[in-house]
Amino acid sequence: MLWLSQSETLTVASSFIRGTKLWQWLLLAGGIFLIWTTLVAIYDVFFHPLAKYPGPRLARITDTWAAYYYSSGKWPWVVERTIKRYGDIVRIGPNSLVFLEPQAAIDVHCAKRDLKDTFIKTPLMDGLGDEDDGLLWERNPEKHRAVSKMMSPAFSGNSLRAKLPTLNKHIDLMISQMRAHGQEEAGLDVSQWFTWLAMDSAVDLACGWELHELRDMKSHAFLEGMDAGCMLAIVLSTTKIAPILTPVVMLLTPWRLMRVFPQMISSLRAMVTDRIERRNNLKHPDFCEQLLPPTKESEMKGAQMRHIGTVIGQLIIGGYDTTSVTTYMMFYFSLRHPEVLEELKREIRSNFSRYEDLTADNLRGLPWLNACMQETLRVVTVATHHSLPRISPGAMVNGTYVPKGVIVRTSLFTYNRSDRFFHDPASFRPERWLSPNHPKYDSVFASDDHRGYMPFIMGPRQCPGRELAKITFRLVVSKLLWSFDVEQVSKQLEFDKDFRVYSIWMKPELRMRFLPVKRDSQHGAE
Ligand code: HEM
Repeated sequence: MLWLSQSETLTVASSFIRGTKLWQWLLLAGGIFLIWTTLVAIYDVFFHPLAKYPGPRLARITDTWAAYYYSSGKWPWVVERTIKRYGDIVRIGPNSLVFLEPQAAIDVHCAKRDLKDTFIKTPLMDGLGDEDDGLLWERNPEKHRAVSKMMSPAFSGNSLRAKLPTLNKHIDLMISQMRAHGQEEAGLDVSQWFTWLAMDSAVDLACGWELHELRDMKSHAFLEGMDAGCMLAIVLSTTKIAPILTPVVMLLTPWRLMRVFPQMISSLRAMVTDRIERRNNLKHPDFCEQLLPPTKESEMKGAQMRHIGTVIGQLIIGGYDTTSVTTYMMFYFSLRHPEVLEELKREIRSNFSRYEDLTADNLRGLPWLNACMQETLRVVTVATHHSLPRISPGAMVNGTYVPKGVIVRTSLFTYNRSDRFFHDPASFRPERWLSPNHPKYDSVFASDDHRGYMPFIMGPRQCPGRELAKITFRLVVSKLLWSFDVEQVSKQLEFDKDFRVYSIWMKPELRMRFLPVKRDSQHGAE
């Protein structure tokens, strides 16, 4: 009889274990790993529900393809190249698809009647908040809806109007600093100045703190911490996309980021605590007002404080990079197209003879200024460059059924730059956004397909700061061009070659001179 008793089996097993050398164990583990990965790869290529979709070979069997490019700073361009090569629906990970058609973006992002049909966010950012997902990173649709509803009055027309003096205070300070320092030969690096403006005003509008970067003409430690947080977001996302890369990514991550980020979280907590203590003694309205419960600070729980801190941090992150990049990119493109800049100056200066008249209300209707903003948001896809990954609830996307759990992306970057949807997409042509009664209207753009043009996306995750962002853009650009003639003094940059984007855009040095416009004294601030 071949059967062994229990004690005999144990004896055989233990003598096998004792008799096996370390190298034999390693060989065995390697063999099992190889067989396992081969089986998984065969399944991914031939039997996976996404097997029918084309895509890069490596991407079909491993997420390291996506993780590598995601962390390379060139992700939007890589996705664009991949779509051009493989078609409108591409498999860019074993369980991940990217779509080009605008209808896909509409299907994925629009509000659903039933919350369970929502395409929820992926957990890429889990772990970045202060033990709370706040608003931007909240994945649970019900919790998200509650926070979003609570915050929405802070972005109403009246509420924004009340915040305008604070915003203008920072813009005016930048203008006066540029008047004092912007005429020198070396010019000023606007990548820095626009970031200081955006960060100073974002923090002040969020919770009434003054960083004074514009006044002191140097970056505050808080800005360094925010930038570190944005870089850590990429590190974290990369390890979530492909956990196998974690050791390599951790080794390559500069320790400075790990040090600076927690310091920024502590500063954020301090700001919130200070703001709560000042609740009856505010200098101006801010976003924090909307988040504070009626309870006294001493009665507020730690979780409540952390939630407020996270949402405040997200309002700052959501606002500072996006608005500074939009203004920076508008100048970057229009300096390359002097006719665009000339028309902007003409429109602003001919409509306003006094600086004080450059107000949010008066600027709203300037067609060329608005067209420049829309065109900047088209060519750059400021905040949607990561292709907005979402998890399918099991639903139709552009007429194709996408099984539950599949990660769906919509590449608005590729869409915005595709000649299928836009005439002459590579050029910066604000004309495309004008109405037919404008003298600069050009009918060659009449067939542009705007369905997928959604710089602030749409649906429940639509950007709550969009009106503030537009107001800021109009005020900054018009106040600058009303006050100065500008010229670029740094080297020419190529958008596709010199720009990179991680979770925020890296803005290369762009030095400009600001030469005050001469006016006779009864006209305006000069
Ligand atoms: C040109 C400027 C801006 C652009 C292009 C922009 C774009 C976007 C986009 C595309 C999203 C959706 C992101 C996603 O779902 O993954 C978003 C969300 C968000 N934005 Fe903006 N944004 C801008 C300015 C601002 C400003 C000024 C603020 C704050 C005052 C802000 C706060 C937020 C917040 C809190 C969210 C998360 C909303 C949610 O998940 O419900 N944004 N933004």
